Amino acid sequence: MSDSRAVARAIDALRRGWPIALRDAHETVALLAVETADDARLKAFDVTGEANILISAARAATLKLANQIDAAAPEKPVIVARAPWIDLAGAVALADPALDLATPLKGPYRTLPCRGSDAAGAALELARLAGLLPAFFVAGAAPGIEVTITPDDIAVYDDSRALVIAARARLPVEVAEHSEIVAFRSLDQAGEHVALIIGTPDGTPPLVRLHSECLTGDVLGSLKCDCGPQLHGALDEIAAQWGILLYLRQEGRGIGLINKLRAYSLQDQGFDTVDANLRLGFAIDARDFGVAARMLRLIGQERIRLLTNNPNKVERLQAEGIDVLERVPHQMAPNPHNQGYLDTKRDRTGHQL
Ligand SMILES: Nc1nc2c(ncn2[C@@H]2O[C@H](COP(=O)(O)OP(=O)(O)OP(=O)(O)O)[C@@H](O)[C@H]2O)c(=O)[nH]1
Ligand SMILES: [Zn+2]
Repeated sequence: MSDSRAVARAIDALRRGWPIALRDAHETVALLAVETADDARLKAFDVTGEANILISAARAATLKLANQIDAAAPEKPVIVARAPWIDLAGAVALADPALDLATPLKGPYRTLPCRGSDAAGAALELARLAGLLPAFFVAGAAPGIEVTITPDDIAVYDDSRALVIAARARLPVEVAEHSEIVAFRSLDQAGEHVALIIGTPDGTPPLVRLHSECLTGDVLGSLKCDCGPQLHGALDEIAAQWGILLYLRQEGRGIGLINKLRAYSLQDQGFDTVDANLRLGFAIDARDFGVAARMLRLIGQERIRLLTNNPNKVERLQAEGIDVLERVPHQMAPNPHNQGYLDTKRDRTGHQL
């Protein structure tokens, strides 16, 4: 039986800087998130100063620590052995790329075999769900732990089928007076996804846009990305026929607002959007498009035309059982601030631009 309540409590604990335990088939390990640790919490967690540090494969590759142990499994998370000189600041430097360029990393580091790679991967996934840097102090046991979870709990939590329509109402909007908003509640996740059904369904397959939340672009008019113009362009284009805009609360391609802003700060140092995510230790795109498929199913529209430049979105929706009849391009005019971002999408993430 998976326990989503325990996962919710674990996310809460990690954000508050409290330790949790993760139990897999082989062992139970205690975890403390590096980002929310402070000296007192670390000392309470790790009295002897021997807790090791778990980081993701992507972060380890950035630090040139990958493959020291297991060249055959480059995706495996990496455990960095604690040395007496690795204090909290040293662990933060391992976890957080913000200062990579400003302060050369100390070293040498020694990596250890990561036995339960399922558990380690699950721990890093939990960090993403909590919106934290994917890095933990790891110990065999620690005092004061109130939550124990398993990798299965986390896998099921992130892929929750428990999505319901919570409310729907008429919502006249600028582009179409006849529109309806549908709000979804996931029993497991805090973000409330919404669908805006624009215009009147006429039996033809709807034009659909999956829009991922971008506070900076959608609300503040950021010029760094194309999200704002894409959002408003999609509303206009859908309103010219009829269709659905899914507004998905997957900020920063699923890594959360704070981690996205960390990625922006790395971009200020010259890294592109892909390398910034990898340096932070995340996947290039951590979004879950399964939830979009379930939303479409709940509103009874499983044959769609999709407004996107991203063939990966088409593939991932098809894999979730949605029939994508056509990909409709959705290109916006570039500006001097987002030209590089768009070039990177074309060159590195397969966008058709
Ligand atoms: N991590 C990260 N997320 C970003 C960055 N810039 C924009 N985003 C997020 O990216 C999401 C929008 O995705 P895009 O890659 O623009 O577009 P797409 O959805 O993959 O493809 P299209 O359908 O063609 O627009 C939003 O959640 C933004 O918050 C960035 O530099 N780093
Ligand atoms: Zn954006």
